Amino acid sequence: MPIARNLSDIFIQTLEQAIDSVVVIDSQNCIVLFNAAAEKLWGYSRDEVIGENVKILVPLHIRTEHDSYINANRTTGINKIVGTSRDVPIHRKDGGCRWGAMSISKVESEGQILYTAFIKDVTQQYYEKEKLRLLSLVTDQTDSAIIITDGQWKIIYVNAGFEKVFGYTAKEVEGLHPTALLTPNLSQTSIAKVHEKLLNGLPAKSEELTHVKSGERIWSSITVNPILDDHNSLTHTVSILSDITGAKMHEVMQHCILDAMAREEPLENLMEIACREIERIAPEIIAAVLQVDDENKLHPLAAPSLEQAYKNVLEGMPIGECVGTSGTAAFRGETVVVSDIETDPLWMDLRADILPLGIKSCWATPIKNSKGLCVGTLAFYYKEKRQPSAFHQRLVEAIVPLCTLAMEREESRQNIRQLAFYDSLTELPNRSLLHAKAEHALIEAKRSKTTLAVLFIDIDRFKQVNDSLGHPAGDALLQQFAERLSFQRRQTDIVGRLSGDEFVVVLPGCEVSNVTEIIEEIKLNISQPCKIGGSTLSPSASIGISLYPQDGHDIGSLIHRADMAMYQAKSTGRGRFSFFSHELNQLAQERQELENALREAIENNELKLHFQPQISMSEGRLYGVEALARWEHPKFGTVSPARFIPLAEECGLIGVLGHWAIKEACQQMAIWRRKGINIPAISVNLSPSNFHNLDLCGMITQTLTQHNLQASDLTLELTESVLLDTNPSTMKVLNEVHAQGIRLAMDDFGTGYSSLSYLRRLPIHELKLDRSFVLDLENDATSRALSDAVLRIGESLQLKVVAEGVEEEGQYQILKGQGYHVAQGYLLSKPLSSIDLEQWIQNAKTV
Ligand SMILES: Nc1nc2c(ncn2[C@@H]2O[C@@H]3COP(=O)(O)O[C@H]4[C@@H](O)[C@H](n5cnc6c(=O)[nH]c(N)nc65)O[C@@H]4COP(=O)(O)O[C@H]3[C@H]2O)c(=O)[nH]1
Repeated sequence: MPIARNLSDIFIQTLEQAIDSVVVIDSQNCIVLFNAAAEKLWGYSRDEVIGENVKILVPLHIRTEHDSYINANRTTGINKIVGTSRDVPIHRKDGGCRWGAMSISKVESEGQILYTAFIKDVTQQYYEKEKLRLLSLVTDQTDSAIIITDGQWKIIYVNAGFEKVFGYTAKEVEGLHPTALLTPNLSQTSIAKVHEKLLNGLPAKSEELTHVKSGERIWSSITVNPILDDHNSLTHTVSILSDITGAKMHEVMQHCILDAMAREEPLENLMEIACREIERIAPEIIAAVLQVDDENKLHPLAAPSLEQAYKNVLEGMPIGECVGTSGTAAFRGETVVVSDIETDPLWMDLRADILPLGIKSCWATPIKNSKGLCVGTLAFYYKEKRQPSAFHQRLVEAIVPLCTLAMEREESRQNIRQLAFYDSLTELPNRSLLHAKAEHALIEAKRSKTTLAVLFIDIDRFKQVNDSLGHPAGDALLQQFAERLSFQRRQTDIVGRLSGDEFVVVLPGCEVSNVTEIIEEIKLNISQPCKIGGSTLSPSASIGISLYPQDGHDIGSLIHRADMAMYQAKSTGRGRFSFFSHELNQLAQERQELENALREAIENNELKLHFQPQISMSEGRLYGVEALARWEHPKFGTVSPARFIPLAEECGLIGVLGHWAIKEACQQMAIWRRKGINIPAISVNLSPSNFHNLDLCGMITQTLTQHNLQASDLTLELTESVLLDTNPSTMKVLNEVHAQGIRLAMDDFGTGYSSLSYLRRLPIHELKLDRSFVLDLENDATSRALSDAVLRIGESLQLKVVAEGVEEEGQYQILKGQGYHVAQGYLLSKPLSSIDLEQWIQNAKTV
């Protein structure tokens, strides 16, 4: 067909010279015009294509679409050029492929319809677009956000993940700077540092709190990779951002809270750290942690941004329905959201307190312990009417378990503290805590140059209460006593239980002048009658006082000296107090030295027994000997038993000493028996506490057997004080000893308890008249009457009566005249060593 037979020459010329390729086809799809640009694009000469079907230039499917498009357009009206542009593949004659953006126009001229296709070579753009399309195919597979910027940091591409995570469409962000969009709070210095890295071809990695379109924040892990050209100039950046909010929230919160826990910070501090961290991450939140106590009352633990006045309102408020958001959440044990405090009935009672603070909504989550009990709430207050966001929910998810952990840890710490530092019976600080607190008070006294008083308090006759009324009564007395001791004490005073019935009170700032007044007050408090174990008791205590600075500069010495003063007080009677003095200290040191020496003497068998003969007055023959302990010390010289026996009792050596005396006496008796020296019996002194030992009888019988002695060879001397001893073992042991046939003598009769009724109860064989009665026998009728009475008592109970301390012949005669059975005293002989006694016996025989 001739070229453009129906077109005007100008039109044809224009098409021919067009920069873009032009292909004109007729209604039979035959090519009627093929310009120079088209020749270049397809590689065909116009001669090769003119008159050919257009399908040789474009693939079939394109042409079909093309045709349908043309058909569609045919209906839209003649003489109107309606066009569109689409990318089509250009199959070149040489087999190559290029891409053209093709638009088609329909022209109707003189009854003939022609179609003109304008094709722009877009091969390069097409491949670039295609590359991005393929890139999208890959990048859209991931949930991470991917951003590509040009060399000027402007966004040219974002993937579907970006749209999903940050909520912006690609169009919305094109040309924007990612930092300004996502991390508006990032400092210019930080941005500059990142840019510097990238410009140097290095990737930049960070974790940032990023903003999404809705205004929410999420934590993103960001990796930015630079793309450099051949000249090392930055052409693009590729950033990958992943939402790490959950993990990061846990990490950040755990980091700050666990760190603080490791520093042993108190619970209040931990919770304050948590609240501050929440408010740093989400400044729209006012965070608070409230504790729920055992009585279901609220206590604000931490709420750094909440007005104190409102915290005061919450303090001690019982939880319940309609007690704000926290009170209700704790009561229900479930999360409560109030998006409008003004109208919500849960805030009915507290509304007036919170609205003036500008708080309009609140969200509270219960904090439950491992047993499922609500121990607190985490509350988020907002200054606008709103619901918590997903970000806030994630914050709560991260923090609540940490709050639980911190609260449970606090509870166990409290328990451990209670167990480790408090006496479980009285709930007072125990020895260690008492020392620590007292130490602290002393440091403070030193710093402020003030005084301090230490009171060492020991309950009088506590042991008796314990023994006679039983341990539960003893415990009740200790509890009552501790309570009374703490009553009306100042905040700074320290009251603690040292051990048993010993208590210490430390009075910081207390002068000598007012300590007596305080002691009188304490004495009055503790002496009030109380019902314990069915009995009414009026407790009393002995109190020793030491003062800082005069009596010591360390707490150990002050307590020790107060203890010494207490002993001093106790020795003067019940309910007394005594100040520490240096003379007392001197005595105590000597006592300590003596105690050490006695311990050594017993261990090294340095004690000796001397023996004092007892004479049967009617027959004049030896009745027996009393074994008396003797101690000769290189430094202290001869130490009287009157001194070392009470010492042995106080320092717990009396058991060993009694044991030693029995063994020694039996051994000596055995020696005498072997030597044929006739000593009918030996008596050994025992202290009341020796009878606490349930093995005593067994030990004695074993010793007797070991030395081939009879039970009747041994007499045990006990004093009347044994009657004051309420230890349940005492009677048992006495009866056991008696049952074995071992004789018991009541020593120093008439000086102590002197209740005759006990004589019936005790299995006594012998009474020993105290020498104080013997002393004045010759000059004093009363003494004579008393010695006579004692003898009658003894005889009426069928007991042998021994007169002690007979020094004078006159005394001897009076006693003999009264009918006394046995005499013992210097008149007959002083206590003698075993050898001297043998000699004495020998001499007595010969006299
Ligand atoms: N002025 C004077 N004194 C006389 C006379 N005749 C004896 N004495 C002393 O009177 C004390 C009698 O012993 P005691 O009443 O059992 O009193 C004893 C006894 O209770 C206790 N004692 C002595 N040895 C032991 C022992 O091995 N164990 C225990 N538990 N106590 C002992 O120590 C106390 C004192 O013992 P000693 O100093 O040996 O004193 C002895 C003895 O030396 C006298 O005519 N005139």
